[in-house]
Amino acid sequence: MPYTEPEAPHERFCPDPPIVVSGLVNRFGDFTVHDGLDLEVRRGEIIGVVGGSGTGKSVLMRSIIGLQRPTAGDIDVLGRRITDTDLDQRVGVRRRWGVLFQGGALFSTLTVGENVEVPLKEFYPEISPKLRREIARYKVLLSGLPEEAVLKYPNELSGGMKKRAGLARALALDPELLFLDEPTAGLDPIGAAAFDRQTRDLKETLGLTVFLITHDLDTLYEICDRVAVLADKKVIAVGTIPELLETRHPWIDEYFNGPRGRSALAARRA
Ligand SMILES: Nc1ncnc2c1ncn2[C@@H]1O[C@H](COP(=O)(O)OP(=O)(O)OP(=O)(O)O)[C@@H](O)[C@H]1O
Repeated sequence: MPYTEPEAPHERFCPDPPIVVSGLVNRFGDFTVHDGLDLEVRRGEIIGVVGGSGTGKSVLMRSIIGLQRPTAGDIDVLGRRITDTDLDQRVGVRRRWGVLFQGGALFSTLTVGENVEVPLKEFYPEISPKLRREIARYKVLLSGLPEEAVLKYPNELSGGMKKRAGLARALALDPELLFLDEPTAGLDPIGAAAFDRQTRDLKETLGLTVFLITHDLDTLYEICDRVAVLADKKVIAVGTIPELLETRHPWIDEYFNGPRGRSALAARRA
């Protein structure tokens, strides 16, 4: 029999595209954040989501993971219509994604290991405490933290370590989708570059699809397969950076060709 490549870990289950957002509208009172926003995320990619402050990147992420009920529109995640299902029905799909919120959002009274155990307890209560501890320890190592971090409390960690602890918790349930909200914000350039490498390595080894909100141009150049640009209450363009530059949209031009964009590109070339 001819040799065939084994499937990537989640390929059998993860539809392509795993995230489809159609006609999304989000309003808070009179204020409209999204008005007919469309976006498709491809399986296995890292998609960077950019846009000016307040353009609704976090609201978009919260809508996709079901924390924000949209005013209108449809969102399908891993083949399930999130916008039509209630919280209980979403349990099955919720355990197939992991989220790193801005700032890590760790429980301050729990150790790093215990933080990672939280989703395991919630979604797999049948797992024994011993196995749960072991899984948490493994996820902490996978996130790039040293073993001793398992027993540390969040206030004993640096900003970069907190992010990694949040990453370990996001990986707790072996997700197919990983959502990262500004993961390198507040990190020094070396820490940010290391976090980027970790994200790319995890994507490749675990077959993840990554939805990554960022203002970090280096991250966009280094690890994102495509970039989606939010402006005018919509995704105005999505593609590789060279494709985006061809759109000649003034905000995109300013963003990538402004002083910071040029220096990120120069660093990449160097
Ligand atoms: N629950 C809410 N109630 C009222 N307004 C909200 C709510 N959540 C978000 N907003 C508003 O929606 C807009 C978009 O917010 P969001 O946090 O998604 O922006 P963002 O693009 O992620 O910004 P930044 O890059 O600064 O983090 C903001 O004006 C914000 O004040």
